[in-house]
Amino acid sequence: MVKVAVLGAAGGIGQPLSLLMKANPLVSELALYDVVNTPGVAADLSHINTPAKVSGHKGDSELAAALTGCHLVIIPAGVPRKPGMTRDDLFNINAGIVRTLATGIATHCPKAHICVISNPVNSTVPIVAEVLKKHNVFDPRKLFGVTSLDIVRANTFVSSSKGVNVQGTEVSVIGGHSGVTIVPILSNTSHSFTQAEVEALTQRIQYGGDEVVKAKDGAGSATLSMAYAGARFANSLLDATVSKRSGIKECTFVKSDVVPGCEFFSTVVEFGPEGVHKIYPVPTLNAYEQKLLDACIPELKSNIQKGIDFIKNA
Ligand SMILES: NC(=O)c1ccc[n+]([C@@H]2O[C@H](COP(=O)([O-])OP(=O)(O)OC[C@H]3O[C@@H](n4cnc5c(N)ncnc54)[C@H](O)[C@@H]3O)[C@@H](O)[C@H]2O)c1
Ligand SMILES: O=C(O)C[C@H](O)C(=O)O
Repeated sequence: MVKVAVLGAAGGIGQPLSLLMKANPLVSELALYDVVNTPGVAADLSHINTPAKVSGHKGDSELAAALTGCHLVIIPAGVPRKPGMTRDDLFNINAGIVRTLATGIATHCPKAHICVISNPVNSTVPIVAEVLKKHNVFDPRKLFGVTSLDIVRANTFVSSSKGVNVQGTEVSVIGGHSGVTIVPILSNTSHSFTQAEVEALTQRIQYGGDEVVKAKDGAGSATLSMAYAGARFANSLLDATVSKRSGIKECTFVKSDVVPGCEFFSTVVEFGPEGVHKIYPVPTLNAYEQKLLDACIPELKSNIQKGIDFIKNA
C-alpha cells in the first residue's frame, strides 16, 4: 500500500499536483486535505481510471485520517505572494500553517517522507525539522524542500536561449529557494555562454517566480509549473523508495553539511530506499558562481535561523 497525502490539495498548486499524483500508478491511496473544498476535488479526481483510491478530508478534525498510514506527504498549503511581496513576507501566515501540519505528521505518520512546497521554503523546511525533533521523530533522510521549479525553469530558459532540445538539458541549481539564495550552476552544463548570457540567465532563474507573480497581477504565483515540478520530484522519490530504483538524483533542499554554517542546503541528492542516500558537494564553481554563492550564504543562514527560532522560541 502506497498512500500519498497532499496538504493544501484544493489550492492553485494542490489541485493540479493531486491530478498528477493520481496519474502515478505507484500510488494506491491519495488523501486530499485542505481547510476548504476537498470533497469536490476528491470526487472529481476519483473518477479517473488509475489505481489510486482518492479520499477528501476537510478541516482540522480530518487531518489525522488524511495522514495515517502515509508513505509520502506533500505540502503546498499556505498563502502565495502578490506583486511587491517577497517570499519572506509570507512567513507570518505560512509558518503557523506549516507548524500545524508538521505536528500532524509527527503524530500520525512520523515515518513518512515529507516534501515541503509552502513558502518561504528556506524557513518552512527548518520549521518542519524542529517540530519533528520536538516529537523525537526527525529523520533527515526524509525531509525535502522542493526547489525543483528552479531546475525546471533553468532547463527551459537555458535550452531556449541556446536553441537546443530541452529534454537533454539538466541544470543544477543549488542553495535555497528565493532570490539571491538561488544559485544556478551554468558552468556545469555542456553549453558555452558569454558573460552577458550567464548574467541574464542567472537573473531570470533567480527571479522567475516574480515573472509569474507579476503576470498573474494579484491572482497568485506559479501553480501549474509548480505542480509539474512537484510531481517530477515526488515521482522521483516514489521511484526510489517504492520501486527501489537506484541512482535517481534531484536537486533538493535538505539537512546538509556541504556548506559550513548552513544547516540546510540544496545540492544534487541521490535517493535510496529510505530517502536521501547521498548528498553531493557544491560542484566546482567559476569566479562568478563563487560570488553568487557568497551572496547566498548569509541570506540563507538568516532564513534558516528564522524558521528554527519560530519553533524553539515558541
Ligand atoms: N516551492 C516552490 O517552488 C513554490 C512554487 C510556487 C508556490 N509555492 C508556495 O506554495 C504555497 C501555495 O501556493 P498556491 O498558489 O497553491 O496557493 P493557493 O492559495 O492557491 O492554495 C493554498 C491552499 O492552501 C490551503 N490552506 C490554507 N491553510 C491551510 C491549512 N491550515 N491546512 C491545509 N491547507 C491550508 C488553502 O485553503 C488553499 O487551498 C504558497 O506558499 C506559495 O508561495 C512554492
Ligand atoms: O514566486 C513565488 O512566490 C512562488 C514560487 O516560489 C516560485 O518560485 O514561483
